[in-house]
Amino acid sequence: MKIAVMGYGTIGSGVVDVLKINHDKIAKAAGEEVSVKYILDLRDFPGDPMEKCVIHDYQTIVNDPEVGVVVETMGGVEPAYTFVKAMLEAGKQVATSNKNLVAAKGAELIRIAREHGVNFQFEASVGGGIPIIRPLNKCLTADEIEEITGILNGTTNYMLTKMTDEGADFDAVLKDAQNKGYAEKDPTADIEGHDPCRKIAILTSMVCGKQVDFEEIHCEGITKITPEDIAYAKAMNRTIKLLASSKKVGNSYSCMVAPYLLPAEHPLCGVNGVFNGIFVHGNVLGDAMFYGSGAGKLPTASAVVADVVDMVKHTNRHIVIDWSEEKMQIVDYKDSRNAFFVRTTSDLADAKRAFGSIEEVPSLVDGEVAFTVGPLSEEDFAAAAEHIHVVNRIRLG
Ligand SMILES: NC(=O)C1=CN([C@@H]2O[C@H](COP(=O)(O)OP(=O)(O)OC[C@H]3O[C@@H](n4cnc5c(N)ncnc54)[C@H](OP(=O)(O)O)[C@@H]3O)[C@@H](O)[C@H]2O)C=CC1
Ligand SMILES: N[C@@H](CC=O)C(=O)O
Repeated sequence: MKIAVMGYGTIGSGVVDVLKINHDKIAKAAGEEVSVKYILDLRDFPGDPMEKCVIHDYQTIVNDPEVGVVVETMGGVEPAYTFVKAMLEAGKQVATSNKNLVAAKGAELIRIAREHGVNFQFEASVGGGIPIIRPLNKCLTADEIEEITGILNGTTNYMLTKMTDEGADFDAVLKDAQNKGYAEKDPTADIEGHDPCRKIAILTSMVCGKQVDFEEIHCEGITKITPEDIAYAKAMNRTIKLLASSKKVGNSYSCMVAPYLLPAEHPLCGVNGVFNGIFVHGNVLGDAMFYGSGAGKLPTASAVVADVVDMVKHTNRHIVIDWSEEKMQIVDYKDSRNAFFVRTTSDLADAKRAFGSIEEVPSLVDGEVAFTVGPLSEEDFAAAAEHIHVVNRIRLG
């Protein structure tokens, strides 16, 4: 099978490397040799062993009947959407690691693939190298999935781990994560939580079979987390983790992305560094955990190449993915209930007047009172918090 790789950056070059490193194993698994015919990129790569494969016009791939599978690792919605759509319409199968594309256009691209008797797969779009899309689509289909809660961003988990364990500076550790190839081209998507937000939207769509729009999910990142917050976390024997969650509520889902203070015994508390952890609860399965490298060149490329192998094995056979374009209206996050840790420069009496019953936490900062409160609804918390000056508040897991 001849394949094309669109986007020769961290993951695209990782795909080429994985196909080389595990050449024989991959050929055996796919039932035939898998080799790269084209690499589409904006740049040339003089001196690169693959330099002769580099092209700049995606139509070269569209018009080459020898190419059966295309990998998209460019990132972003456009022009990835236009290119991928053209490949599917030309009867080529597509594997992507691009969650921006999958979150925005996944349902449509699955339909187009079905209409053309080919496959569109996106295992690497959530959890990097961790298998989670295929398990949801194939192994957990006997269950109603009632909850997915995960650490779904490698960059921010790496940053929070370094900030907690080594007192690393936010900007310096972000630069480090970028140098390691973990972060998005614009790392705002990582640190503001937009990336895990897209990923939980994809997972919720897979679970409910309908389109969940990530723009409707309440999303907070880690930019407001300070060394003082981390010191409080340690004093409380907790760890700060950026969680993305989706919980079934009646016929809908309550979804949120935000930092949480997790107790040591929480299953996601020990997920550190670039690792991701995804907790899944099914109504008959009970609990399951998926754990592994959540970002990075080779782990992510491993997931992309596994999709390629699966699609080579399914040439001329469509793999059903239950995700329609019909919209799923998610629950208003203001109705979800959480307990909170709060730091305030108001005095304890004001905090009690605002919230009623609270539990004081020994203050670590001069002029500050700290306490926990709840569980209460997000709406009630916001209303009470208006009566005091909040320095920061973090939900308790
Ligand atoms: N890095 C990671 O750990 C993971 C990344 N992903 C996802 O995988 C995708 C790729 O990520 P990553 O490899 O890190 O990104 P990179 O920026 O390293 O690679 C993207 C490559 O695509 C090229 N490119 C961009 N636009 C075009 C275009 N119009 N035509 C041809 N080539 C183009 C870029 O060229 P140029 O550099 O010149 O712009 C670059 O070489 C993204 O969607 C990302 O979210 C998913 C899981 C993990
Ligand atoms: N930037 C992302 C890459 C993988 O999806 C992350 O850090 O998780």
